[in-house]
Amino acid sequence: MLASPSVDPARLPALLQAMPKAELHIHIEGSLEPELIFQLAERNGVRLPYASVEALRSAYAFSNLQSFLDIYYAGASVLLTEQDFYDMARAYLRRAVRDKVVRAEIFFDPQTHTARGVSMETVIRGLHRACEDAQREWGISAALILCFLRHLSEEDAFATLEQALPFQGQFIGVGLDSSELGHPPEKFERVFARCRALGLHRVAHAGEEGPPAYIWSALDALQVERIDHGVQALKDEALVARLARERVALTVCPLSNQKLCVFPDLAQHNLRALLDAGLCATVNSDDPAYFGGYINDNFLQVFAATGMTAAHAWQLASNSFEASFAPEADKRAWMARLESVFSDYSAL
Ligand code: HPA
Ligand SMILES: [Zn+2]
Repeated sequence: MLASPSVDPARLPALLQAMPKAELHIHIEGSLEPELIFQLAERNGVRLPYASVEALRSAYAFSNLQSFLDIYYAGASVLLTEQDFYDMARAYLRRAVRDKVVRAEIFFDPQTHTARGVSMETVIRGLHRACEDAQREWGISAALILCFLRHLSEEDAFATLEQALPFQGQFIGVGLDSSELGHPPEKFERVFARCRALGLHRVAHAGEEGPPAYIWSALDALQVERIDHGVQALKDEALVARLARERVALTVCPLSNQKLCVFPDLAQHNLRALLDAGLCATVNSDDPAYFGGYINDNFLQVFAATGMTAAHAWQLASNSFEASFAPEADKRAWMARLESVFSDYSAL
């Protein structure tokens, strides 16, 4: 295995774009581009509080997570029919294929839609059909993860889970997202225990803006298999040791962290330090339509800003396969493709 490939640094950007990778932290509602928001608003007769695509895009200036979430939920209000959910997911998957994503584990926020009277069936059927068609037409493996909104109650999460159970074969796990501060993971301990009993995979956003204590409780109270973001882990040595020992993956999103002011700029992002500490970190886009880039933009920009190397690229791609919930046989096939791309780019 090419653990430490030697690649001409001038070829690193092309390699980052060409290498196969898994995307494990993408909110499908965050892939809704302003152009599609306006198209769907027109199709559905929804009035938007913005005059144009440009006016909407110019409102994308955020100071923290909550300032983003307010506009993100407003954008999602144009989604009404199964076809809307299908079109949104198909657009993301088409774009992901271009970035050499071979596996996408896609978050969706059903409560954002059911609260507006859209049925769970409409949401899941549209998204799942897009995943199936993308797999058949483009060869990308795609699966859905249902996220509970943590600013709502655990009772609401239980009701959401009940509504989703008739479609259990169409999503592989559950997550926890939305406003982190003031909504610690343990608020959802019982509903995650039920999900575990149902055989669902479990992930949670923790340590994006919140403290390391939230990462501990995601692990202990929710028994999650991955931490979404988790960049605050480096503040706690014992936590880093545990994450490294247990190979708990962190789904890191550099452009998101920059746009939501988690780090003052990309040069100060701690991705490289997370890898150097032996953590199973990965690179992802989070909400690409809002944060200025899809997964390859995240790779290109964070590598340029922090001076990471081809060895880091190899580690990040291989971590993404290791951390995915895909069948082991698929992971082996993607690792073989990774090796072959790296040998094409390696200096002779
Ligand atoms: O980065 C995020 N954090 C929390 N909730 C979210 N919902 C979409 N993106 C995010
Ligand atoms: Zn996220």
